[in-house]
Amino acid sequence: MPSVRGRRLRGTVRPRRPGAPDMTLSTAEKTGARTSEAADVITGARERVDALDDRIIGLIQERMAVSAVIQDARIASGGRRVNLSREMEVLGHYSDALGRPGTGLAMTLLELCRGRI
Ligand SMILES: C=C(O[C@@H]1C=C(C(=O)O)C=C[C@H]1O)C(=O)O
Repeated sequence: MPSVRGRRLRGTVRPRRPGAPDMTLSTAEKTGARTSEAADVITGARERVDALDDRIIGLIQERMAVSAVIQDARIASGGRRVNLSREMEVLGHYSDALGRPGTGLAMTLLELCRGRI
């Protein structure tokens, strides 16, 4: 079993111990659907959600890298890492598009990009 310091690596599956109950979830249990048609819709749409999440995470990582370029240039010039007036613009952009939860999302993005303040 591949492991690092006793922790199993992501994506590895421990074989079931002989005699242990099979806890495999049925499709109905996994999706919460009450019909096979609904289960098919949910399973397909979840694949799209997972693919979108992968793209969103990639975009966030790209945003972090671009934000770091800006911060590094400002710090190298003698300025500060954080620019609150710009952060207000970013917060406004997200709240205009997504409402109050957009503000929380923008605050999380800013923390990912410039750390906690
Ligand atoms: C990237 C910048 O630096 C910091 C990071 C920001 C961001 O990630 O959006 C916004 C303002 C600054 O606190 C910037 O000034 O544009």
